[in-house]
Amino acid sequence: MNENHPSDGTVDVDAAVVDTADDIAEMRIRGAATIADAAAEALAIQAERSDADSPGAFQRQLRTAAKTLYETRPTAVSLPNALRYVLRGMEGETVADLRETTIARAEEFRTDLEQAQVTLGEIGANRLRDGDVVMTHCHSTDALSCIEAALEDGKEIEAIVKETRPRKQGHITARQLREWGVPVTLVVDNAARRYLDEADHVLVGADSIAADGSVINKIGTSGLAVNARERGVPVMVAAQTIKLHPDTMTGQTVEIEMRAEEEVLPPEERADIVADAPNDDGLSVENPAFDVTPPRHVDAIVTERGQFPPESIVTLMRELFGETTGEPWEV
Ligand SMILES: O=P(O)(O)OC[C@H]1O[C@H](OP(=O)(O)O)[C@H](O)[C@@H]1O
Repeated sequence: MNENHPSDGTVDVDAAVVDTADDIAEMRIRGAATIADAAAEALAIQAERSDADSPGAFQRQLRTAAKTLYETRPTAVSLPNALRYVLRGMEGETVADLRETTIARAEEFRTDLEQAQVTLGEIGANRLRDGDVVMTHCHSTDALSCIEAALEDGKEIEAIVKETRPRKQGHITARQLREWGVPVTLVVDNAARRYLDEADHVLVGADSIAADGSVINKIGTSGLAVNARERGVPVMVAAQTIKLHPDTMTGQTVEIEMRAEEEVLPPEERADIVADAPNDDGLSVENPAFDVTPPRHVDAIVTERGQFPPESIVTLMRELFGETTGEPWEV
């Protein structure tokens, strides 16, 4: 039997679930779609390895596993959407049936997620013309899918890649684009406005999309979008429907994750600033991971269901989610 870890003091979850939760929290697994995929995989592993001796015990284990995964990072709604989707497929009167349906549902989710990204890319590629220059922010697999599809269509695309402090995820984007042979100009975030004059599009992903069409994405997206609007550069958001945040239909706001000071200011650099007073607590650092771009600064949200003006995204949300909200383990 596999090693188990008590998650809430009463129900054990598999070590693989705890590992995945740690990887998400520490951003070894990151990016909204990748997080959703890993969470679904972890639930399947939990189902596969469960030692539950009754249907009730199995369901409690799966719900505890979902809660463990949910409590890692708060902003990307793809995580609770994935957990809810998988748990809704957990059906049957016996442990064997529950196991089988949960694993099948997780596999279906992961296949659909991959296909949605491909379809989204094909739709997004229609916005990109041969010879266009795209400015990117952070690293988004949904955004890159649009560029990949444009390249497959035979279009030549160039990219201006923002570094994206503090974690420099722009480097991941640059690496992927260079693998595809795309000419890349890497710039620090502060240079973005200067280089917008050379861009035909701003192309970003999303961690969550609110019902009013606001886009919650990596910190710096909103400033980029404001500058792009001022320069007349269209802003395109590539976001699978798994990024639509159902709770915002009933007025909830999206929690913005605040991350550790050390990502911005390593201890040795802090020591330099407060060299004369090592115990100085008058220096504080804020490190929000995301910001909110209002719909008026976004031209199009591209999903696998088509392209939407941000103000109309709520119609798609109602169709996909109805009015259902609540915690993913309370399915
Ligand atoms: O789902 P895909 O398009 O890959 O990524 C969507 C978004 O997830 C990332 O968040 P983080 O790096 O996990 O904080 C970035 O903000 C990126 O735009």
